[in-house]
Amino acid sequence: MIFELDNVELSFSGKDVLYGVYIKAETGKITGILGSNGCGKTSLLRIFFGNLKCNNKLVRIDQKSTLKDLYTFEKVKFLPQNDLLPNNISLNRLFRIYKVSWSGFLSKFPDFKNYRKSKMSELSGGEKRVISIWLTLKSDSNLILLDEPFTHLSPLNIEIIKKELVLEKKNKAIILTDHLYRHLLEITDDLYFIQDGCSKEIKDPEKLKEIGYAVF
Ligand SMILES: Nc1ncnc2c1ncn2[C@@H]1O[C@H](COP(=O)(O)OP(=O)(O)OP(=O)(O)O)[C@@H](O)[C@H]1O
Repeated sequence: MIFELDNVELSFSGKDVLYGVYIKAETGKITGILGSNGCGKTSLLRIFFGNLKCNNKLVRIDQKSTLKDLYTFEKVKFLPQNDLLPNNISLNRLFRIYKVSWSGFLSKFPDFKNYRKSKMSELSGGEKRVISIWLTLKSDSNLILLDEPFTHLSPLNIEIIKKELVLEKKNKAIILTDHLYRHLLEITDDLYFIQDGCSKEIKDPEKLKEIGYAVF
């Protein structure tokens, strides 16, 4: 499937934030979005998902325009920067709700073996993030949008999640943004940079140095 977001116009209190954005995501690919703090990456993901209203946008699925917000499609998932899951619910129940295998999770994260009956409130910030990412990634979806999935994860856990992202892209379109850009560059197939309200496709990561975003 191909998901496109085009003609985005977003302003807050008269200040233009986004006004020339085009982003494409497709099954089999990981699409990365980079940009400085405050350039509009989170807003862009939320506009794509449909839970942030903007002045204008065009969403196409497989070349057909849709006026429906993507969040109304069961098979589109969004991982926000802040907590996704309620605190008072056990991991066992969450995995059942998301229809995700607990044993599959344990095979990658054996340290969670005693946590099945634990509630989200009993986990550390990083552990909560691992659960939220895993459930988003492994749920039955056509498109997933991930806002800073690597932030708060330990280096080893980042490596595990990167491998799973590469596996999952076979069946899903994946869009992610993260300031840990080296990890992002390693796994993305397509890359966009947001600057001055517009998106630019980056074919050569060296460009990120020229633009003044990254230091290699
Ligand atoms: N609810 C809001 N009201 C007013 N301004 C907002 C609101 N949300 C975001 N902004 C502004 O819009 C701009 C884009 O914010 P956004 O969170 O999308 O940036 P970002 O690229 O994700 O930033 P970061 O990398 O720091 O997370 C910022 O200048 C921010 O101050």
